[in-house]
Amino acid sequence: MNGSDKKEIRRHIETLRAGLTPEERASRECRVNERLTAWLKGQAARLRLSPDASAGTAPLPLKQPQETEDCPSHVYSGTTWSAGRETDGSCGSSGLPDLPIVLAYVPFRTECGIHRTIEACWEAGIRVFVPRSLHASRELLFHEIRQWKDLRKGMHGIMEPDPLSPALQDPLAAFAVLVPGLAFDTACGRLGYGGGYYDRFLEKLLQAAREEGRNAPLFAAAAFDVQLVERLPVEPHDIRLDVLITESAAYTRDPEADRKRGEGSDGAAG
Ligand SMILES: Nc1nc2c(c(=O)[nH]1)N(C=O)[C@@H](CNc1ccc(C(=O)N[C@@H](CCC(=O)O)C(=O)O)cc1)CN2
Ligand SMILES: Nc1ncnc2c1ncn2[C@@H]1O[C@H](COP(=O)(O)OP(=O)(O)OP(=O)(O)O)[C@@H](O)[C@H]1O
Repeated sequence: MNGSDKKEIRRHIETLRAGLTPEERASRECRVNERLTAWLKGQAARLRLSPDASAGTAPLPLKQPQETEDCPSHVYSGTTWSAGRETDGSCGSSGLPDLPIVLAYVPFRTECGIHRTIEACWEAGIRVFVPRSLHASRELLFHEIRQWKDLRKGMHGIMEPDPLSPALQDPLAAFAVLVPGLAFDTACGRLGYGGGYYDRFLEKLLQAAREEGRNAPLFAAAAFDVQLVERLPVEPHDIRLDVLITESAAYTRDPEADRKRGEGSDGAAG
């Protein structure tokens, strides 16, 4: 495997993803968001039921692939964040420290929109943090957003949180990280845009969890079926997801298969 394999896959998948018609995209996004929201709420409920049970343990069973359901018309179906309704900031977080936290991202280019999921989190009292990229060090800092107005345009045209708002000091406090990506495989392998931002960030989280004897958050991705490839080339630094949710299925990582591939149980691929 070499870097050009990854580049070729990125080009191929970007073309496929951009080839979805607006109608296909809207209905698929709707189904992805329904599944992703249900999954997040299930994980958050599990934490609430058992406050001592940290994230990072085996995920609850996921819904099986379902037949296509029509999206209710009131559900967000646009492809740009600004088309979404703005909240008044009063729902969701009230600043209470014990509200569940999810690390999300603001979709860009032709990524599958997760705006409806973010809004559902606000409505359910799940705090949402999104990344700001530090380009020199290729690090990510996460800041809370409570409404779409909290965002401004950053590098690569990605909407980012206000750098003057406080960054999350303890990312291990999150119960889940929603990880963006370009291509995926059914073994929960993931390929991003080539910056290594998320691989570095997730590795740091896993390392901190090991050192502090805490559980790491669950790593989840949302994508369209067309972003799936047979098998991604993996390098030692590539971190596997715990779950991948598409419009027609949910794939969970199989620790036994990881063991046979010679990988550890903490998500690192090899
Ligand atoms: N929505 C979203 N936000 C995100 C990410 C993401 O993948 N999706 N990131 C995930 O990391 C970070 C931003 N990382 C990025 C890394 C590279 C490029 C980019 O445009 N790369 C060039 C190729 C560069 C190269 O090949 O060296 C390109 O694609 O043309 C964009 C964003 C943080 N925020
Ligand atoms: N944990 C890490 N520590 C140091 N360098 C890393 C780490 N993870 C990735 N890198 C470096 O980052 C670069 C990009 O890696 P890769 O192509 O796997 O990124 P990606 O998965 O597409 O990007 P991203 O994680 O931002 O979505 C590579 O040069 C890789 O060596």
